[in-house]
Amino acid sequence: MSTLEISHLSKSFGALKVTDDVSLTVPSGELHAIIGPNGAGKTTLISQLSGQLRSDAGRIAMDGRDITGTTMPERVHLGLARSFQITQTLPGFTVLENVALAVQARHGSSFRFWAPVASEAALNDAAMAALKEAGLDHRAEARASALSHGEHRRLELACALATEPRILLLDEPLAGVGGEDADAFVAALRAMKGRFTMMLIEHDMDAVFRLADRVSVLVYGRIIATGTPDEVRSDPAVRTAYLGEEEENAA
Ligand SMILES: Nc1ncnc2c1ncn2[C@@H]1O[C@H](COP(=O)(O)OP(=O)(O)OP(=O)(O)O)[C@@H](O)[C@H]1O
Repeated sequence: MSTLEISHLSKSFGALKVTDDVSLTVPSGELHAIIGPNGAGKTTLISQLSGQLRSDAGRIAMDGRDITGTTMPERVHLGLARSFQITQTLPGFTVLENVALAVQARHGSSFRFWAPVASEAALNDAAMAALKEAGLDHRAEARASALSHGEHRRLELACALATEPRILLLDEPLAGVGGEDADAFVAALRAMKGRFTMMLIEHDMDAVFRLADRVSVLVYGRIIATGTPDEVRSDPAVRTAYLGEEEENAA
């Protein structure tokens, strides 16, 4: 697990300032949710953290180590993994094979030192462990193309887990996932709490308030509040800028 420190991070697209002087420290092991209206800059912030987008200003550090200038593969290697937007699963491969490939990618050539049979067994064991954690081990032999949308999301989660993250960035894991699948997903995330640091972007407020240790509210690229779910829910500025509107829409 690692501490994630974000200091004065900004990103503009042309004249549009999408993230604006964002500072936030996520302590080791915390599940921190970022909520905010559409277009607030949540995905952009996650892309800056994962290294897919270069920041215009600011600093990102893991356990005090400055990683601002590192590439996305370097960050993955350091244990900063992102799930749900860049994960590419292979539809013709089985669920287990997909995760085994992610395990292999994480360990690079180190598996080559093993005898081929032992190497395959070790890969499969590591892949099964990740699948179990994501609640998908019962589908290990299914082709990825045969999975439901919710199961597919759990496969992507298992692939992210296979990279042995110290910090996991989750970008709208519940988008398009409903009913029992959503419940299974929330249960899988809850079971992982405390094993590594997590930053979660999610529109499902029920899931956010059930899972998060702390929540930050992003509006027009700026954090307007950070606190426990109860603190954030009762913050007048948050209700005005965001939650009041959400609850009215839901009513
Ligand atoms: N590559 C890009 N080029 C230009 N504008 C962009 C780009 N990426 C995002 N934007 C703009 O930046 C703003 C913030 O987008 P972003 O996707 O980060 O918001 P978000 O909070 O994740 O929204 P949502 O909740 O709808 O997913 C939007 O106005 C969007 O149109």
